[in-house]
Amino acid sequence: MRVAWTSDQVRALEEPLLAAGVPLMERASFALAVHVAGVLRERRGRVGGARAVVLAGGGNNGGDALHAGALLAGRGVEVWAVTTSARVHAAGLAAVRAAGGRVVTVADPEGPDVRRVPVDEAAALAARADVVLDGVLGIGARGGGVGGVAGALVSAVGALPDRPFVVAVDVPSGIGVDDGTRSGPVLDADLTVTFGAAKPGLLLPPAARSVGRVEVVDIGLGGLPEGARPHVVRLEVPDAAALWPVPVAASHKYTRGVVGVVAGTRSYPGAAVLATTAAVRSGAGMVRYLGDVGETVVAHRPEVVVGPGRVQSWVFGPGVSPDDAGQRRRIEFAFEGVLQRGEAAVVDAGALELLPRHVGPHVVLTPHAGELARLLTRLGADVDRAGVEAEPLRWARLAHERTGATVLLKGGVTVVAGRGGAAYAQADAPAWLATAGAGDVLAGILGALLAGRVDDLHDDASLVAALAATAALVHGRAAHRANPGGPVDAAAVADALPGTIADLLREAGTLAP
Ligand SMILES: NC(=O)C1=CN([C@@H]2O[C@H](COP(=O)(O)OP(=O)(O)OC[C@H]3O[C@@H](n4cnc5c(N)ncnc54)[C@H](O)[C@@H]3O)[C@@H](O)[C@H]2O)[C@@H](O)CC1
Ligand SMILES: [K+]
Repeated sequence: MRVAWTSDQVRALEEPLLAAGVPLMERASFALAVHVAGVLRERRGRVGGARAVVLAGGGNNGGDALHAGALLAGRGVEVWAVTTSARVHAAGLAAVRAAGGRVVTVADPEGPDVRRVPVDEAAALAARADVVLDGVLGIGARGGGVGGVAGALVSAVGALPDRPFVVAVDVPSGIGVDDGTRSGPVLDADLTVTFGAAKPGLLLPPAARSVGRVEVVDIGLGGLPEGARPHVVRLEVPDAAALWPVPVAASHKYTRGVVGVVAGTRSYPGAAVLATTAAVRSGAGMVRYLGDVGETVVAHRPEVVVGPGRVQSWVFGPGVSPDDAGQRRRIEFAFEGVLQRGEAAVVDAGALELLPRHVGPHVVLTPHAGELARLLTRLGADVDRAGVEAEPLRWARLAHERTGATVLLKGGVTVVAGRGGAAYAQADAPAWLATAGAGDVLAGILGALLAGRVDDLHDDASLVAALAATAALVHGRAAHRANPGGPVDAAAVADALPGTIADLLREAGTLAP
């Protein structure tokens, strides 16, 4: 599990350690230099003789970068430090110089011994580097991107035709560290070396697209205090495996969970096939189908039972237009069971418009950004699709607060907001998965998961968000498995589910009997 701590959480952990004289910056810069040396070795075979440019801002983030630069210079790297502020970390600057590194500035120089260079010239230095360390801004960033001459430098380096390999120090400078926003110049990284724990902006879209590979370095901050929860979490394979309902020898189809699917119409029968197939192939005990295209569904999935009966979870909405009277009636009727008997539900696509005024966290909404904007607008918020895409967690949280439901917001990085402040950001899928029908498959997977763990969700409502994140993880991994590196179709993703789930459980050592 990858957890993200906010800037305030990090500072609260750092404070007593710094007061006690614990050398946090030495640890951070040493680990950073080790990672940069690793990059150089990987890319050019050796560290000595490489050329590194260190962009250093006025805070401790710049201090980390300068100290790492000094360590690299000590290993024979030609180091150029470009400072972006009149005052920079004095000890870091002295260390770079002492190790033979050279220093220029794009800011007003403080002393006569720092040569001022135009932004273009500094960017040209970066263009000739094997690696650029971005230490302009860290968790002290005030938001809104990188300001002033530092912002001009970040933009110029980012726009170089032959972009050098960029290592972000703690975070790519300019991202919204705590909320993942990108509202001004940001230097996109190939690798981010982050200290103590990930930061929310490294996991959350849209900033998460700027971070490259993320390496978390333990600098001895310890863990969050008792009762404090990480701001954002990304589940990994062992977490998903631990959450997956695995049958035991005494299990039968009802204990394993029955999923009721109200999906598809005569105009969109495919959605019904995909959602039921995904639920069957994710290990539901039984799948029931309600709707007008039962024959088509059974032709594809003979395991599906057509017609009403007991269910533990519902999947509402794939391929359903709210003006389809039959499906609308079935969904509205089934929602009564959700509200009265506590059956879990996945509410997708057309069914989002049929959501009752207030539901519980055992109901999971699965909109994409446009659908979430429409839902929130109906609930009185002022936001459009672009607004949701700019701050996905904020709007998913608002939808959770206004509806009571757990909200899974689909996107390149899928964001989940649920009960108890639980928030997840899953980046498991290849971009190829952005294809028609993929959402129907996700809804089926989640329906099967909720049915299999319906009793547990009522004991712990925050579990629903974790299960939604698990569904996103499995969905993404199934897409990779369906056709590694190439295009995938939704049916192939559904077909890849049994193997994906078996691999997941095998990797985590929790195979069923
Ligand atoms: N406290 C410590 O001793 C440690 C801090 N660490 C490093 O220190 C960083 C935090 O350092 P700081 O708190 O000094 O803050 P930063 O270095 O992130 O940034 C503060 C500086 O940036 C300027 N600034 C803020 N927002 C700006 C904007 N939008 N555009 C342009 N300039 C802006 C401020 O005026 C200030 O000079 C961490 O990210 C980490 O890299 C690590 O070395 C671990 C130990
Ligand atoms: K940085």
